[in-house]
Amino acid sequence: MGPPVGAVCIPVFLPLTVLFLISVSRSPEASVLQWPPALPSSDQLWDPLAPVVLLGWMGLHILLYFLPVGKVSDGLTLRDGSRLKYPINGFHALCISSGLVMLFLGLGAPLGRLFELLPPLAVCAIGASFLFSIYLYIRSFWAPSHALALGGNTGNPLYDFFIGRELNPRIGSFDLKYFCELRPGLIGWVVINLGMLMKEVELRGSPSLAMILVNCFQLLYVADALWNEEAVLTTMDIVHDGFGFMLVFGDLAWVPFTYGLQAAFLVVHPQSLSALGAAVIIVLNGIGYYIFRKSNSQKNQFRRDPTHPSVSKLETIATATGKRLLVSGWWGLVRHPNYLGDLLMALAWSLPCGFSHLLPYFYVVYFTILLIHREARDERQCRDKYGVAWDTYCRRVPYRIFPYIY
Ligand SMILES: NC(=O)C1=CN([C@@H]2O[C@H](COP(=O)(O)OP(=O)(O)OC[C@H]3O[C@@H](n4cnc5c(N)ncnc54)[C@H](OP(=O)(O)O)[C@@H]3O)[C@@H](O)[C@H]2O)C=CC1
Ligand SMILES: CC(C)=CCC[C@@H](C)[C@H]1CC=C2C3=C(CC[C@@]21C)[C@@]1(C)CC[C@H](O)C(C)(C)[C@@H]1CC3
Repeated sequence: MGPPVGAVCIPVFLPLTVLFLISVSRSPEASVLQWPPALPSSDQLWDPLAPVVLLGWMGLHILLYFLPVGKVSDGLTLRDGSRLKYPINGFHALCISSGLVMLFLGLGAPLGRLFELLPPLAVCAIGASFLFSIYLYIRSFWAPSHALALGGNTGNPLYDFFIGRELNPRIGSFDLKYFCELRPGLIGWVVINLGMLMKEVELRGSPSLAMILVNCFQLLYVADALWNEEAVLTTMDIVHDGFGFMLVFGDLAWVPFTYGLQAAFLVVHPQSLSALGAAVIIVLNGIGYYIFRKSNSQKNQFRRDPTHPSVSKLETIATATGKRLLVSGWWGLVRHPNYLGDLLMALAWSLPCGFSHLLPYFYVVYFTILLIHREARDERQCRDKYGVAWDTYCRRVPYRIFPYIY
C-alpha cells in the first residue's frame, strides 16, 4: 500500500503555506484568494542574519533548559514501567529571554527589523525542521521497541517520518520533544509579535490599540502555557504521539510564523478600534481564557488527585480501567470545554484586525479544523480505553465542543 496522501503532501504544502501567509499578510491587498497568489520574491527569502538569529535563539533556550531552577517532575509511566524526569523551568526561560530582549531593546537594537527578517527566518526554521526530523527518523532505528510510539511504526518510511517513530527522543537528560513543544517556538512567537509592534512604532510613532491587544492576548496565552508547563506532560502530544516532522515543524515553524499573523497584518494594515470595541474583545478573551484555564486545571487536578477538595465533590462515572470520568463541572458542560475556551480566545485575537480581510481569521479557521480533528482522535482513543463507560459519558454529555451546537 502506498503512503497516505497527507504524509506525502503535507510536508510540501504546509511550509509553502507558511511562506504564502507571511507574504499575503504584508501585501497591500492582503487577499488569500488573490490569483496568482502573492509569493515572496527570492531576495526577500534570504538574509544571512536569519540563521545566526535562529541558532542564537535555539542555543539560548537549550542553555535555559538546563538552568537549575524550578522543580523536576515525573512524566507518566511508560510502557516499560519507567518514568522520565522533566525540568519545570519554562516560565523562568520566558522571563529570562524576555528580560534579554528588553535589554537589547534598551541598548537600541532595532527589534522592528524582525518584520523584514520574517520570511528568511521562516525559511531557516522550515529547513531546520526538515533536517531535525531526518535526524529523529534515523536515530529512531537505534531506539528499543518499547521507546517507539504505537502510531508511528507502520513500516512506511514517509508516514513514519511524518508522524514520528520515537516517543520521547532524548540526548542524555535533554528531552527533544518536550523542549520543542513549549520553548523556542512559543516564546519566539511573542518576541516576533513584539518585533511587529516595534515596527509599527517605527512607522507611525506609537503602537495601535489593536496591536497592543493582539500582543497582550497572545503573551497571556504563552505565559499561561509556560506557567502550567507541568500540565503538558499529560497531553496527547507528549504521551501518545511520536516526534516526527508534523510536531517538529508545528513547534518550530508553524506556531511562531502563523499564530501571530494578526500582528504582522496590522503593521501594513492599521485598524482603528473604538474603546467599546476593545472592551468587548477584552471581555471575550477573558471569558475564553477563564473557560480554557478552569477546565484544563479541573481535569489536571482530578487526574493528579481526585480526593482534592476542589474536585472531590464532582460527579464521576467509573471505568473498567480504574480511572473515573468527570460528568459534572466543566467536563459535564461539553466533552471538550478546554477547546471551547481556546476557540473563543482565537476569535478575540482576530477581531482587533477588523472585518475587511480574511487573513487575520486564518488562525480561527485552522484552529477550528485542528480541534475538531483532535477531538475525533481523542474520542476514538477514549472509546478504546474506556469502552461502555465512555458511551455512558457521551450520553450524559452529548455535545462535544459547543453546547447545543456541536
Ligand atoms: N493552540 C494550539 O495550537 C493547541 C492548543 N491545544 C490546547 O491544549 C489543551 C490540551 O488539549 P488536548 O491535549 O488535545 O486534550 P485534553 O486536555 O482535552 O485531554 C483529553 C484527555 O482528557 C481525558 N478526559 C477526557 N474527558 C474526561 C473527563 N470527562 N474526565 C476526566 N478526564 C477526561 C482523557 O484522558 P485520560 O482519561 O487518559 O486522562 C482524554 O484523552 C486544550 O486546552 C487545547 O485547546 C491543543 C492543541 C493545539
Ligand atoms: C499544521 C500542523 C503542523 C499542526 C501541528 C500541530 C501543532 C502546531 C500543535 C499540536 C499541539 C500543540 C499544542 C500547543 C501548540 C501547538 C501544537 C504544538 C500548545 C503548546 C499551545 C499552548 C497551550 O497552552 C498548550 C500547552 C495546552 C498547547 C499544547 C498542545
